[in-house]
Amino acid sequence: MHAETGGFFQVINHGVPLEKREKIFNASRKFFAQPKEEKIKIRRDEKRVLGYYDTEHTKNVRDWKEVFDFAVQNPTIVPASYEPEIRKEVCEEYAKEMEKLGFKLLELIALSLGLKADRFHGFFEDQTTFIRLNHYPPCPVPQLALGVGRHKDAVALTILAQDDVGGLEVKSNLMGSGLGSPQPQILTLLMLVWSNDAYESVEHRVKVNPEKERFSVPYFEPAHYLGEAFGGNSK
Ligand SMILES: O=C(O)CCC(=O)C(=O)O
Ligand SMILES: [Fe+2]
Repeated sequence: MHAETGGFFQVINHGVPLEKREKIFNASRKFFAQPKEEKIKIRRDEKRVLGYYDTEHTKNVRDWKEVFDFAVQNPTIVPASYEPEIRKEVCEEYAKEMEKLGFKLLELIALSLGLKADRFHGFFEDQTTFIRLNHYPPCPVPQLALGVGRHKDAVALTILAQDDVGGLEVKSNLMGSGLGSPQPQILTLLMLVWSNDAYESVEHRVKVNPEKERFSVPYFEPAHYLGEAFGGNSK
């Protein structure tokens, strides 16, 4: 890993079994294929901060997608009635793999910054890590909409799995000065809000597709106190 990449990496040899990825993508397909009346039974509201919603906005523009969020620590949001669409074990298994990988990546990031491998241990014991199932339906007016408008993720680390439809564009030095599209089927790492500027949170957006629906599964790892690991200089 190198600082010049600006906080965006493609992670190969990540050790996440393909089967576990397939299971979470299949669960996502089944869940979103249900009628809206079913999905909104677990809609996000004031009381339920995780769950289903289809009204996400980026910079006041409605995104062309629907999502389902669940917590990594305890994905109890998946109610029994949602089996077999989204089984709790499938969520748990995938979450475990992401936690393991996130931990490994943080060690590598620490080493690459000249810090001890375990420097970030202890900054990620938070309960707020979550996984999002994204579904982008085909869009008949692709020139007028975006799946997600350009933004930076407000977390320390995002590990993204996507299907092979494509549409994600990342602004990164790796891609030249413009926007580039990471290869689907390879886990993509978008990071890092805090690291004394060595790795910067990268801007990205998702284009819609006129014919094909698209699925992606980001794992979001916040780290509220990570700034302290660098001497309190967070931003
Ligand atoms: O679907 C994608 O590839 C990226 C989604 C994204 O940027 C997000 O959920 O924050
Ligand atoms: Fe994002």
